[in-house]
Amino acid sequence: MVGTANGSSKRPITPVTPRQAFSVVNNGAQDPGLWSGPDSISGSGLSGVKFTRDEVEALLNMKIKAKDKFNLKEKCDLMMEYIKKLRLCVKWFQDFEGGLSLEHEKLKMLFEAAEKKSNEMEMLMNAKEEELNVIIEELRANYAVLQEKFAKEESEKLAAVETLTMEKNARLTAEMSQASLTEDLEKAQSECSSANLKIISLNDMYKRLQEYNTGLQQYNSKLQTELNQTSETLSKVEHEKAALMESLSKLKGHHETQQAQLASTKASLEESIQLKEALASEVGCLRGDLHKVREDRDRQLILVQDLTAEVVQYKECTGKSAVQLGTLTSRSQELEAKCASQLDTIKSLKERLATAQMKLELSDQSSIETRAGYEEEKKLNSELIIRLAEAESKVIEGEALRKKLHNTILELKGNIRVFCRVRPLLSDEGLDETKTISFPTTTETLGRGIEVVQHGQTHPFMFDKVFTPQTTQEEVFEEISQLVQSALDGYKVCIFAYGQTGSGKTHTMMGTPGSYNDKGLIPRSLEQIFEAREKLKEQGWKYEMQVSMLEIYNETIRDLLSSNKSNSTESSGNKQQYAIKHDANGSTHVSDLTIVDVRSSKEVSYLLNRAAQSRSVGKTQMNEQSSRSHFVFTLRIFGVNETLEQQVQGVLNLIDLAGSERLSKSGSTGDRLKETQAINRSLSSLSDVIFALAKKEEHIPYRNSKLTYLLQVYN
Ligand SMILES: Nc1ncnc2c1ncn2[C@@H]1O[C@H](COP(=O)(O)OP(=O)(O)OP(=O)(O)O)[C@@H](O)[C@H]1O
Repeated sequence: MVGTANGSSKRPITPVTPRQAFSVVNNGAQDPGLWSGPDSISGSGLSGVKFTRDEVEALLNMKIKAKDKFNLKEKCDLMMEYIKKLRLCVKWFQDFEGGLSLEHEKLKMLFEAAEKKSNEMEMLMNAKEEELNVIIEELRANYAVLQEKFAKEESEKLAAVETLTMEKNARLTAEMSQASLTEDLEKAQSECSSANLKIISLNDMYKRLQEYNTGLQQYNSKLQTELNQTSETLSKVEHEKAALMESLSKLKGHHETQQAQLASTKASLEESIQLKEALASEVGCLRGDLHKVREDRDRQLILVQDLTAEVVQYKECTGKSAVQLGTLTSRSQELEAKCASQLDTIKSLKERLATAQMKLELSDQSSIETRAGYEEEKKLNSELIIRLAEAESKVIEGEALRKKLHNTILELKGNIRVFCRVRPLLSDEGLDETKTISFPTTTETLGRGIEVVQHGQTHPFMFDKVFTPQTTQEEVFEEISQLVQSALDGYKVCIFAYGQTGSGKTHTMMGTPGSYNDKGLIPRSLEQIFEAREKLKEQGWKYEMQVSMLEIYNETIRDLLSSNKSNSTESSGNKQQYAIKHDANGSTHVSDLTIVDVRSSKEVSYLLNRAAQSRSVGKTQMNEQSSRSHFVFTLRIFGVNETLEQQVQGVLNLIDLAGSERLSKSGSTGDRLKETQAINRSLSSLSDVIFALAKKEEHIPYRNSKLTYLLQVYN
């Protein structure tokens, strides 16, 4: 039995069965609760015996006490027991030590491997360090650049702070002006509320218009079929007219040759008459000569007879001297010779007379023939004149029919038509037009529809015709050239270019100066009018043309052809200047406006240039951009046909409207705000008038703006 050192408790020391390992021996390198020493004690016969620390300590501290102090045997046995246990323990320690040295070897190897690994790691770390050093260098360089930037930013910041203070000041002044603007705003708000009311009524009107529009579309399709029929008739009439014109020109040619023949026949007749008269006078002379010669001969014969009688008397009488006789004989011979020569003369004169008479007869005959030919020609000529008159009246009838059909077609197409022209993107515009605008190709919309994409939404629009960015100036003019022809036929035509600033109004109306292909509608219209005037001259039409050009800026008229540069109702201070007046015939006049008579398109081009210069002068005086005013070009056409006793009065108005802008978008203030408001008001009045005309309303609000009042005649 073994007791505890203090002997307080007694516990038998028995060989220990395998159990939880000794925790302290490995000095905490392992789990302190576990002993990983040798599993068995070889040769002890107690293999697998393990000691805990407490047990070892208890074993070492154990004091052997025998019950009987003097029982040495018991003591010896206990000692033996104790020694046995100690041996077991020593053996266990030895085994444990061997295990430990094995472990030590293993650990040494592990340590070497770990050292090797750590060396490699160190090398790697060195390499990494070098890399990091490079990165650090770079970072340092970056840091320097950043510092530089920072300094720059700092200075910029200072400048920005300065600007900010300036802006603050500006803001203060803006706030002051805002106060005054607030007043304006209140006024505008009251206007806005009335405008809202107007919008409501407009919306109402819009709905009604839509209904009206569907009705119109149905009516339009009906008209379209009628139009096609009328177009066919027109083309037939055109053909007939062309054939008539051809036969007319042939007849004219024939008539001219006949006239030439007649003239030559007349000339030859006159020549024959003159010849006849000359011959007659020659015959008269010859007859006179013959008569004289005969009288002379008779006198000579009487003289010869007298002389012969005298000679006989002398012979019979006593006979006078031979000399006297000789003289008498010679005289008698002389007289006989003279007589014979006179007989010869008489003979030749007779011959000449006979030939003259023959000639006279021949001339009489040819004169009779010529007269007959002349009469025939005259007859033919009068027939031709009748046919010509018939053909001309047919041409005139054809022309009247053409006019009627042409204007019926235009009326069928609609008295008010709206075309849309999309201009190409300019070089400095970075948009992709195919993404914002497309041209639908369904049967209904082809050539008439357009779709605009805004904020992802597609808005479709329909017009009478849509011109794509590729459409040329010539193609646009082709579409409106018929309207220009109507002005020559005595109609009142008005063509507006409407759109926002920069949308291409001036390009369409005026074109590029000096470029043949880029000529706009105004120069092309004038060329067509002057060409047509030349053609109509052949039908007896005489035309007179008058041109005037004005601009309306802030409801003020400016004469663009006036030699007085500062001309306007405002600047002149005279309210009567440039007052719009309508006379009883429905014509419009503007008092004191310069009106110029023109005879060729060149003259009009010159005037257009003058007007352009006047506009640029006005640009600096009144508005910065010409697009802030409406430009009105007016051509008055007076046509007279005396043969037909007809006259026409047409007007062609070509208008480049001021650019339309939204107040909210324009961001205008002060004068520019007033200007934009004036433009918007007049454009809205124009649309009111057009709507009222389209709806055939009784009251058309022409008086709401200068522009509509100026164009009032077009109802
Ligand atoms: N169909 C087109 N083809 C080529 N260029 C065009 C076309 N339409 C317009 N442009 C160009 O676009 C620009 C603006 O056109 P324009 O001056 O005619 O616009 P606008 O509507 O009259 O402007 P504003 O209202 O300011 O007077 C010009 O440089 C013009 O040459």
